[in-house]
Amino acid sequence: MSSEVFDCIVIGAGIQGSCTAYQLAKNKQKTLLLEQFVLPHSRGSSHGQTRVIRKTYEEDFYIQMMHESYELWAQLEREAGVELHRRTGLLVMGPENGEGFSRLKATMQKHKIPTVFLEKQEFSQHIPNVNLADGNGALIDTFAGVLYADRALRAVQRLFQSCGGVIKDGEKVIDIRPGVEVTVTTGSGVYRGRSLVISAGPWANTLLTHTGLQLPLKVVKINVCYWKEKIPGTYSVGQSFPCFIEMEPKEGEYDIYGLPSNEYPGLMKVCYHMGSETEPDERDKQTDRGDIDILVRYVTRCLPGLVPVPAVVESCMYTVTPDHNFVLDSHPTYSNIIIGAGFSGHGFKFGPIVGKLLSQLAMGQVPSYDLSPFRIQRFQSHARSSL
Ligand SMILES: Cc1cc2nc3c(=O)[nH]c(=O)nc-3n(C[C@H](O)[C@H](O)[C@H](O)COP(=O)(O)OP(=O)(O)OC[C@H]3O[C@@H](n4cnc5c(N)ncnc54)[C@H](O)[C@@H]3O)c2cc1C
Ligand SMILES: O=C(O)[C@@H]1CCCCN1
Repeated sequence: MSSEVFDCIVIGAGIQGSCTAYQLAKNKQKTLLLEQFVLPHSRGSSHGQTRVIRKTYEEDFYIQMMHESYELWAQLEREAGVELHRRTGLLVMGPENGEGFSRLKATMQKHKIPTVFLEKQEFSQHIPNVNLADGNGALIDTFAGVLYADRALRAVQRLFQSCGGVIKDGEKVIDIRPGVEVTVTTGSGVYRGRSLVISAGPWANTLLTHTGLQLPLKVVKINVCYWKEKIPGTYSVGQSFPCFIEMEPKEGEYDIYGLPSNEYPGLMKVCYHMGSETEPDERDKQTDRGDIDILVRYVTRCLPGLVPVPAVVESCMYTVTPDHNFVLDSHPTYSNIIIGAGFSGHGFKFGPIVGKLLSQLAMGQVPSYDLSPFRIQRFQSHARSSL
């Protein structure tokens, strides 16, 4: 074991761990970022070229955090000298009188988020090649857009290293020993840190086992589907086609969402916002295609300009909490172990602000937002072991 002691060790170089490590290094903390796979990799939740960025949320706390997150993304773009974001707008469609859509409308108005409300008659003029279901309303968050995910991850990791941060990839953490100094063992080394951040995505519970804690997290495999445009360009960023979310496309179904064709010319990404449960290391053994069946029916019904058979299917994982809100908290027993987990398929856009909050917790500072929606305590009745 080296005699060196880090101020903080961060486990997991996905977007949350990388942003946290960068914030720590910027704050002059001697920081080690450990990653089990050789970087870059596509085995977790942060790979792929694109993610949606939006303020369109039903909850005030997410909107408030997104105000700052947009600013931090812009700052990262300046620091890294690369474009990480493209404004496309986000079209949200949902049952006009349904609870979710009504709440979303009200929150958008309350927070004065620039929003266009589309009447049924004008919908097809603004959004050709999409069929709005009967009884559905539509709105556009005009500031929303696409984040270039892979590029962003690389940029944050580079910035971290340029502040003196150390990344050790291809080093899987196999043991954690809590203490005033936390001891972390990987396949090839033993490290000590005054604090530890666990941001291990789908592997959160595997690592938390070493600390006597289990969270109610469900890991699901998402089939990331790309669909061929019948006429190339119909749904492209070039044609100003927006990202979209269809809320509750059928009763009891999860949202369906899409991003304009961009990374693979002529192919539009359209996915189902849920998948089937999987062990993170066994992702490719999960071959359920129930989500794809739902998507085929949706594309046929609502996106007539796409061939209703996926042309490309990639894989990604969500780590879902019972209320779909994140976990951003200190360990209930060991206050110098910080946990960022359960991003429930919507955490990428929050990366810079999550990084700031987890770094504040790791440095023993008061976090700059009220973290009560994200506390472990809320799971009391779900806990699989004592909290
Ligand atoms: C298909 C899909 C679409 C999405 N769309 C959006 C979107 O449009 N907008 C949005 O905001 N969000 C979206 N998300 C969610 C977002 O991508 C995730 O919330 C985010 O990437 C989670 O990041 P993470 O760092 O927590 O996890 P990960 O990226 O999984 O990172 C965890 C890292 O920890 C490492 N690790 C685990 N165990 C160990 C160990 N023992 N030792 C060392 N390293 C370890 C893993 O290898 C991994 O690299 C989407 C997710 C998916 C899958
Ligand atoms: O986080 C997001 O913005 C998207 C919305 C739709 C579901 C997947 N995630």
